[in-house]
Amino acid sequence: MFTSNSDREAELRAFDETKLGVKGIVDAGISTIPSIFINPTSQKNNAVDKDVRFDVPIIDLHGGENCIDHRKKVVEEIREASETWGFFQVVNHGISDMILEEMFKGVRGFFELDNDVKKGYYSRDYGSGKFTYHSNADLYTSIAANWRDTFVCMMAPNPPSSDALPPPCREILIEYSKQMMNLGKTLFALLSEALGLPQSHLYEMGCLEGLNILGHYYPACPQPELTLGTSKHADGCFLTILLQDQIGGLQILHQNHWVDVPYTPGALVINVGDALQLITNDKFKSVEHRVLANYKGPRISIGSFFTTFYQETSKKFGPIKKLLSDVNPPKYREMTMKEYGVYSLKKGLDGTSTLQHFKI
Ligand SMILES: O=C(O)CCC(=O)C(=O)O
Ligand SMILES: [Fe+2]
Repeated sequence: MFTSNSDREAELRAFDETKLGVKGIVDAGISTIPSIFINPTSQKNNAVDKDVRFDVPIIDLHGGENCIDHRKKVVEEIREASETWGFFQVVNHGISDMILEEMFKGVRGFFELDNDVKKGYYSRDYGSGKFTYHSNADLYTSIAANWRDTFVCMMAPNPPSSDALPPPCREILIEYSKQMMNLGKTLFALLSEALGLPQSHLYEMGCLEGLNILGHYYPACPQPELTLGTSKHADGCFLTILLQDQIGGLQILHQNHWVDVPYTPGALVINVGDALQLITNDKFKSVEHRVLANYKGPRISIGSFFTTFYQETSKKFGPIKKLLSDVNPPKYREMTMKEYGVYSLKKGLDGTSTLQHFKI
């Protein structure tokens, strides 16, 4: 371990300055992980309890659009899952396997670009909305660095021009974003109904205005039990749609147990974010989750986060008035998404709740 904070700071800086992320360390050939990645909350100390069996719900969206009885069933399943789990998987969501495959290929293609080209995209200025890549957004604020590299790109409301996107994922990122927007509209309509509100309610509030896409690349790790791919956190957005590959490793904290979200071919993982928990006044749950590191890799995942533009300061979000009553008074103060983002980044992935900061 480190002898002093300044040693740690120097190691973090040296790692950052390579601009080659975790993949760069692995490519250099290592058999033990650098100490900046050693995480006291790693799997070693927080394993899955094999005696407890929970299954994250899988919801079949097929036909939900046209058949009234099926739609009612889907709305009910989504309500139940959002209240008790905060997570569910969807199948028959209308996005073809070919698009999902192309997206994996495009993300992998970016991270496996020549080092000199890839370095050109490296930046710690991820609030700009441009396509940028880094290893860990909170490298200097977290207790330990995560074993992964990530790109981030704000694809709505103001997507970058196509030539600002890297060639390996240029076309697919644009196509995938369109598909995410369509699926997002379907999901927010179902979620609105599940809250007993008109179908267009969450859309009209602006929950789908911004789409931020993160591509994650988790290299194979020689000591996976000592670190994490992604530390425990809850998402800040309204809703996340996640595509994960067959390596798996995503776990959610359910009733105080770490539960696997297993890879399900063709499925997308949906989860409630902090902003949706806030506007539903705790009816829907934003649940903490993490990703384990693995001897196998690379693992690829793609997160699509529905939010507002980063710099959005004019729109305030608070608990939806129609959901409140004498027995259900507001539990949160109003906030802007920028306020949330700034506080969350300053705090880092330290295992504590960002949402708590906005409680009345
Ligand atoms: O890679 C994953 O499976 C999840 C990543 C994640 O939780 C996130 O990007 O917020
Ligand atoms: Fe997440």
